[in-house]
Amino acid sequence: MDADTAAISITGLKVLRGKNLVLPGLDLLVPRGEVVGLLGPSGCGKSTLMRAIVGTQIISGGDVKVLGDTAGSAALRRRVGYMTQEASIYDDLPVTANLNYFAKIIGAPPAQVAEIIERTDLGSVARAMAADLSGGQRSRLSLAIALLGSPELLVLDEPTVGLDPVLRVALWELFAELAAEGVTLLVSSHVMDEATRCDRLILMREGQIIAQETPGSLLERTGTDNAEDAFLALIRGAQESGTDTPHVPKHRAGSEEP
Ligand SMILES: Nc1ncnc2c1ncn2[C@@H]1O[C@H](COP(=O)(O)OP(=O)(O)OP(=O)(O)O)[C@@H](O)[C@H]1O
Repeated sequence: MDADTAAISITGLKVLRGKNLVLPGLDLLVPRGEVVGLLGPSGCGKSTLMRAIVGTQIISGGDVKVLGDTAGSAALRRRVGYMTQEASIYDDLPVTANLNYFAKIIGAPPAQVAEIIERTDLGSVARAMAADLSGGQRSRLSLAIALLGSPELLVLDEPTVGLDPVLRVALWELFAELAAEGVTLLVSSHVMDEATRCDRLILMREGQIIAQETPGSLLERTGTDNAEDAFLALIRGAQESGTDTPHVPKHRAGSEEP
């Protein structure tokens, strides 16, 4: 896998927000067609990294390539779907009208709206005003909007937050289904137990990537049985060896690609 065939290829990414150097020089290679979990504590830089990938973040240095093009370029507009933490929907429109509106803007086929409503389990509230939806329904509407136009890369910022366990499982099943169809999903979460649902994990801490590998490899390498303990083991290991941030080989994810 190289920068042209990868879903996301980042070298030396630096991002300054206010006076904070939030990402001090990050490298990342994400293969296509997988569910990739971006995990790490609140404030470690997950949303900032996602914004850089979709091209809405001003960067101070480095190179961010998405599906072979520079992040944010016009050619990527329809190929990348982005779901932000704050639902970007019109409260004064019903669910179907929200989707029809966004479908028109991005040029998605109108028939796709009904299919996506079904897929995101919004059928029972299709005629409800967005303002009257529950938190979980709002986030599913946001996801539905991101799915319009069948993007090849979906960047989803904490899509499962506030969902009950049944809905969370249903959503992870949908992500796996989409990946089986060839879509790449980058899904952030600060809930470590969602790690086992991913094909690949990116663990972040303080703007640095401290691990990029499959869940199985992470647990085996750290001798733990869950992602939270693995995360703590990596940090403890780094502190004991005197390197504050654990060293991971550059582009480790790529080296595991068959
Ligand atoms: N506009 C801003 N100005 C200055 N600092 C900012 C700004 N926005 C975010 N930050 C800082 O950047 C860091 C990374 O924030 P970011 O939102 O990327 O983290 P996160 O990992 O997504 O957190 P969460 O899981 O809580 O969403 C945080 O320390 C935050 O305080």
